Amino acid sequence: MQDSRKRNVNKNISEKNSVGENVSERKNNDISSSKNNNLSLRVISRSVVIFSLLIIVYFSSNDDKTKPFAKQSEILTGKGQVIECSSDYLKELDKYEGCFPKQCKRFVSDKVISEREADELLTIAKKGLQLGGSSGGASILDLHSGALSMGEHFINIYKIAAAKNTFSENDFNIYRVVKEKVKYAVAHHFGVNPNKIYLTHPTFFSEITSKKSVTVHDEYWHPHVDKETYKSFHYTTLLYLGDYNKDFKGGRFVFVDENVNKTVEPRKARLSMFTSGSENLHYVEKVTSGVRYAVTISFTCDKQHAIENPSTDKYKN
Ligand SMILES: O=C(O)CCC(=O)C(=O)O
Ligand SMILES: [Fe+2]
Repeated sequence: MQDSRKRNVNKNISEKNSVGENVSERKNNDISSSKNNNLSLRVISRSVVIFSLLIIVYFSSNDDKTKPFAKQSEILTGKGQVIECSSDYLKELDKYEGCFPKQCKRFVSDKVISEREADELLTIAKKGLQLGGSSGGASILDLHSGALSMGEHFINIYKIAAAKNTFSENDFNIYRVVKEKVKYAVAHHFGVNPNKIYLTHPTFFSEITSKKSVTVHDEYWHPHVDKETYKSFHYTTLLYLGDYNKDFKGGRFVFVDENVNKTVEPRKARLSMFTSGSENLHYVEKVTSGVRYAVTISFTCDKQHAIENPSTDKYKN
């Protein structure tokens, strides 16, 4: 009897012990699982930090190669960057008195042309361009020569019956006023005599879409020097008629520089001007959606390459 009670007591003790062991085992398990949880939290949070750092490094290293010079979101009274003139450019300009720039540079201003003037020019551009259209992504309209992209070629807008009297005297007046303002801005900012710079060929409207290119005329994205592409150019100006990232995506203008390229984001009525030598190598990024409108207005120091203002006389011959 006593023996069996002893056995029961022992049994109880050993059960109690095993319960105690279970509790401490569970405690140990809990501690080690919370340790595991802490460890995996730490691993996750460290991975997130490392991943974020990698993203920041990636994007800032991209920024190192291309920096915005003129952002669409800012309204610039005037922003310039002086650069060393290329020797070929200087040598050529030597023979034109009063046309030598004080400094070679690029200069962007949103205050030379009003938004209203830009809108009026846009209406004129669309009126003409809708009568043609390149089969690739880039179309032009030159109001001086009448050249309008049509399929893979050009037609003379002043010579086709369907386009007769498309442009009014008022249209040509607006065009002339804008051109004069741009000419005086160039003269002022480059320190040259306004009577010694002349509008030159080609001066034209451009319309760029994301359509695939068909001919070389559609390939606007190659880096080039205007002085080499268009021999008579000495001062290039670009007037933008629409907004980057609103009217179209892609299509930023890029100055190709030694270390860091500089972008000009088109903005309605934004005027960009620069000396046309190899100090201002540039290209336009591909337009990925929407339609980009601009006017290339060019000036020469060589009177022999001057062009006339267009007028309704163009319809007379
Ligand atoms: O439209 C632009 O922003 C630049 C065009 C250009 O480079 C050119 O017409 O030579
Ligand atoms: Fe160009």
